[in-house]
Amino acid sequence: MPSSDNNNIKSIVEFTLIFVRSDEGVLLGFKKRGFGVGKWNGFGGKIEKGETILQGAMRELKEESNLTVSSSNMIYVGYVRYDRVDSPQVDIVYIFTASEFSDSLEESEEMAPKWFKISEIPYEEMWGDSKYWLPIVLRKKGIFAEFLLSGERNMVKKNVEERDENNIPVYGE
Ligand SMILES: COc1nc(N)nc2c1ncn2[C@H]1C[C@H](O)[C@@H](COP(=O)(O)OP(=O)(O)OP(=O)(O)O)O1
Repeated sequence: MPSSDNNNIKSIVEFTLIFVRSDEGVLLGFKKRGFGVGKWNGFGGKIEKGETILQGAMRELKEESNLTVSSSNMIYVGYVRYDRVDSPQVDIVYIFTASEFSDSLEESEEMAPKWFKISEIPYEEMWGDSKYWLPIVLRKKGIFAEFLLSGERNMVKKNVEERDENNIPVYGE
């Protein structure tokens, strides 16, 4: 996408996002505050200084849902890149899935968790981009997606690629 040309003059902020699976479906959280308030999404947040992407993903899941996933049960499936025409920031969101977890599910001050059957995922109450790539992830495929956004709602461009397990994208490569 042409927006990639701006990469060198934009700051990059890295996030994680995990979709936990079980016999009940997929676990989503209703964002109670901050960025994305009022929307359903997976669990995640900014990667903090000094931690790896994996550590960040595990920490955010624990903080937001109380669930624990061991590092060996974390499955990295790719990333989504968000550029905004009206912002000097590009967000990179690393996507994980997991189907083995421990500890009891708890609501946090940031997220109210709920299991959804795959056929009942509330895409219209999620970020508008999710419907383009989350179904691919839930089919256990890898993902590379990039979106050029204008403001919070308007999608100017999109590029969504399903990837095989031997071609999972790694940011920066
Ligand atoms: C349109 O953009 C986005 N779409 C989707 N589907 N998900 C997004 C988008 N932008 C960000 N996300 C994900 C990435 C993170 O998992 C969360 C946002 O994390 P948050 O801003 O809450 O990060 P924290 O570190 O938890 O924030 P605090 O500083 O408030 O704790 O959404």
